[in-house]
Amino acid sequence: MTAPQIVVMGVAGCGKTSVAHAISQITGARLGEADELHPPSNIDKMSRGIPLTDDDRGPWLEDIARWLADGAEAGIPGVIACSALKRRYRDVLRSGGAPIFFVHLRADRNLIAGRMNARTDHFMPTSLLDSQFSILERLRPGEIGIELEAVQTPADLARAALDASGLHTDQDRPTFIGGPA
Ligand SMILES: Nc1ncnc2c1ncn2[C@@H]1O[C@H](COP(=O)(O)OP(=O)(O)OP(=O)(O)O)[C@@H](O)[C@H]1O
Ligand SMILES: O=C(O)[C@H](O)[C@@H](O)[C@H](O)[C@H](O)CO
Repeated sequence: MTAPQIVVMGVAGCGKTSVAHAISQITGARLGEADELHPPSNIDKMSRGIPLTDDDRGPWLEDIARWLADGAEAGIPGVIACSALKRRYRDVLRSGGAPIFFVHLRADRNLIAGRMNARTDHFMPTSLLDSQFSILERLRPGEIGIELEAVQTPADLARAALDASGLHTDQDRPTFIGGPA
């Protein structure tokens, strides 16, 4: 059985982790955090206020594609928070063969900057936000997913994402049923 996978995407601080966590809470899906798959050199670079390059992101994206494909093949539904800023990055994620539904959280730059400035426990400096927006490519026709304005609560955004995905949860059995596989 191929299990559906959700990637919650968008620029730093848009709420990916919060919404992915809420989707996992609702569905019981395996929760992933792409920031934990970055090599230390990438975290170090971002911590010093230097944007990652395509080359920096290459092996990291391959690892995330494997995480998604492994879950799909093992029949384990999953949801992972991953910036996935460019179309070609999403192509790498899809290349593992997992059926992926992307949830792009969009919000005004100032709203996100405010949220980033308010958190004190994260490596990512707000100074990198403009570089994130500058390379961001929205989902294009043919890419399976949805854009959501990231202004509701994470729980409401999670429910909206699940409604849009066609993935449902069985109240008695908290796993995905149905979906775009
Ligand atoms: N829908 C929301 N409404 C209000 N605050 C939110 C919402 N989503 C996230 N936040 C807050 O904004 C901050 C950033 O959220 P979060 O860490 O989930 O974003 P992220 O996209 O995963 O960030 P990063 O990519 O930098 O790890 C956190 O302090 C979080 O509590
Ligand atoms: O592709 C990237 O530049 C990175 O994944 C960043 O987006 C951060 O890791 C993340 O958003 C944490 O703030």
